[in-house]
Amino acid sequence: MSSQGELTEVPAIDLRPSVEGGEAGRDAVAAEIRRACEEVGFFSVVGHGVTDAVVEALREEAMLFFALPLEEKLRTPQPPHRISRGYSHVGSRGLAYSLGRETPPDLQESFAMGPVEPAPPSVAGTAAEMSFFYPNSWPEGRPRLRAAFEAYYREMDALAVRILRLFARALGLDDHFFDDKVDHATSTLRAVHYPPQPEAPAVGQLRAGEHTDYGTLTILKGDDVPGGLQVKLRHGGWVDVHPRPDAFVCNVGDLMMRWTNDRWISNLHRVGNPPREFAGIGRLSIPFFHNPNVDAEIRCISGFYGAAGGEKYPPVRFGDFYLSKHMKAQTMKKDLTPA
Ligand SMILES: O=C(O)CCC(=O)C(=O)O
Ligand SMILES: [Fe+2]
Repeated sequence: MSSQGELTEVPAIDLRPSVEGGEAGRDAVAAEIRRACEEVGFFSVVGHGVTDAVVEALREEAMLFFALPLEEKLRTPQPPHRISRGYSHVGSRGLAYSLGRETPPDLQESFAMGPVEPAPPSVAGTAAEMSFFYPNSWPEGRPRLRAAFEAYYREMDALAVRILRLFARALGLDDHFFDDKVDHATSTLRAVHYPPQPEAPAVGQLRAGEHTDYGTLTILKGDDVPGGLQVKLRHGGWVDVHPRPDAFVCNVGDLMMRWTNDRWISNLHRVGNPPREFAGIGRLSIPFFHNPNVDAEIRCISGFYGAAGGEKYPPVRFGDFYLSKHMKAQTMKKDLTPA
């Protein structure tokens, strides 16, 4: 990767120097992150310290769950109000709805969970509790599935905090700038299964429609198979992401864009369909969507005011911002019943 010109791929960043290399090591890793976040909004991390066992346990349990008959999976349904918990069947969501597009629904099924800790006192008893700290629901008789999800969630929460400290450094802030905005984080973890496609998809139908992610940061472990993740380059077309097998792909969410007055990009991405010769291959992908505290105030960091001294976006409370965008993504589709 040269220091000249714009990045035309998703760079891999080794986190080890940020742990072992003292201040200079942290500065070097932060500089790599800054470049990736300004130019593509995506990077992958290696040397992150998350063990294969945690990832493998979740992959295995998720695949066992998705292999169950539909009626059984529907016994742990997504709750009312489209909250990210439980099972969502194929055809129940479309990520491009968030951009206002009327596409056919995405060709994916998923199982989602939210925080493992209860709501903090400032949120308990308020309406926000029922959106962001809605209880998780688990299929009966599958204690290993729950254990695998919860262990993975905790690992990702810790990794997100480490990456956010590097984000803070990359933005010229104190390493701990984000700490008190994410200490009661409202993140969600989703295992997404994109089934094989024995029949060709409808026109305009994808595994995951074009969208940006809403939160601070997404950390993703997805199979590198045909019909995988694609990212839009700032001045170009779509590029396939081929992470190293030990890597997690990270991308900046909309909140970082607001925090930086658009200096960092929350980039468009999608999951395409496999070419017909690979249509028999399904894909598993595990995104962890890191979201801050309900009452975190998201406003332009002062060093990023525009030339005229302005903020492009008014300050928002995370809870209000999320509910307005997320609900739009989920409600444009009329018929949500499984076939
Ligand atoms: O499966 C993937 O690689 C990406 C999924 C994604 O972007 C999302 O669910 O927000
Ligand atoms: Fe996404």
